[in-house]
Amino acid sequence: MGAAHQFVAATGVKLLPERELAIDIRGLSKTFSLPAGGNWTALQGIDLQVERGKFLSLVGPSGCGKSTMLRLISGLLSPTSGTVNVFGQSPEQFRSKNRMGFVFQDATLLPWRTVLGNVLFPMEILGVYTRKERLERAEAYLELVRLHEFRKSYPAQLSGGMRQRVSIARALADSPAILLMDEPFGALDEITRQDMQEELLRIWAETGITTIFVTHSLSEALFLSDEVAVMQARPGRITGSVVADLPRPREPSLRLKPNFVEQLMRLEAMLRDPDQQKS
Ligand SMILES: Nc1ncnc2c1ncn2[C@@H]1O[C@H](COP(=O)(O)OP(=O)(O)OP(=O)(O)O)[C@@H](O)[C@H]1O
Repeated sequence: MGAAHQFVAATGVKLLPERELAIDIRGLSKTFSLPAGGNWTALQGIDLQVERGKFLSLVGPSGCGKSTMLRLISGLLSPTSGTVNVFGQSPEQFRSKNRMGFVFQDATLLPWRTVLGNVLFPMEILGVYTRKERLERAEAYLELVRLHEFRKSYPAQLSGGMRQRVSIARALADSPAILLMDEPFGALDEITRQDMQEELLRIWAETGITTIFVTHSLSEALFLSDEVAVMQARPGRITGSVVADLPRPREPSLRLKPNFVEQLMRLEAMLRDPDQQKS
């Protein structure tokens, strides 16, 4: 019996669980063959670890491989070399028994289904839970994103921000272990976008879900995240990261605080000059 187990047996005091890696990426590269001939190295030498319950953002110029990273984590793509582990399993193994939630820039709702029908849809397709449980879950997550009154509305009757909230409820409704978000607020106006960031942080705090968030906005990444990984293109790689030194819960006024602005400037410098020191 190890010392920790002896301590627990003797005192009955439970130790905090060891930090668990939700995502563990080692030496990952991804090469695509080009229709015009030859290969294209989209990602090269990626190492990334994300602990359970953390919020990590990926930022970087267009084409640096942010979406490709999400597709590799989800198992929609396989690495050319290196490994991706999700809670200690390959993404395919993990997804055979667990769920991952996706939210994309476009809410991709079914226009002929109501808000409630859209949130129910993936659970119906996957055949998970009983009919009653599915309904309870869909309703609970619509409460969480504050859209319960709109459950009988159709997507065309909602604003862009509301549609995105439906897609967040849909992604969360069957309790995924990981939430992958690809520029989910990119199409929203600035005020709605900031409201959505605050809403997302509230949901993240309530659900404790490990979240990987892709964005072009450094300020959005910093406001939301525990850590921001900075990528560069040609080939796509991680060139640095900033561990956000900001208190939680994050209040809207944080965006104006000197500490926030200082870290934002550091991120911007890293993006402009990949040789900047890592955090
Ligand atoms: N299926 C594919 N076949 C060939 N090349 C691909 C494929 N998917 C992605 N790529 C290439 O991989 C690179 C990274 O693409 P990716 O979409 O991951 O970038 P990104 O950082 O998400 O870009 P953006 O910020 O513009 O959305 C690009 O050069 C792209 O052309």
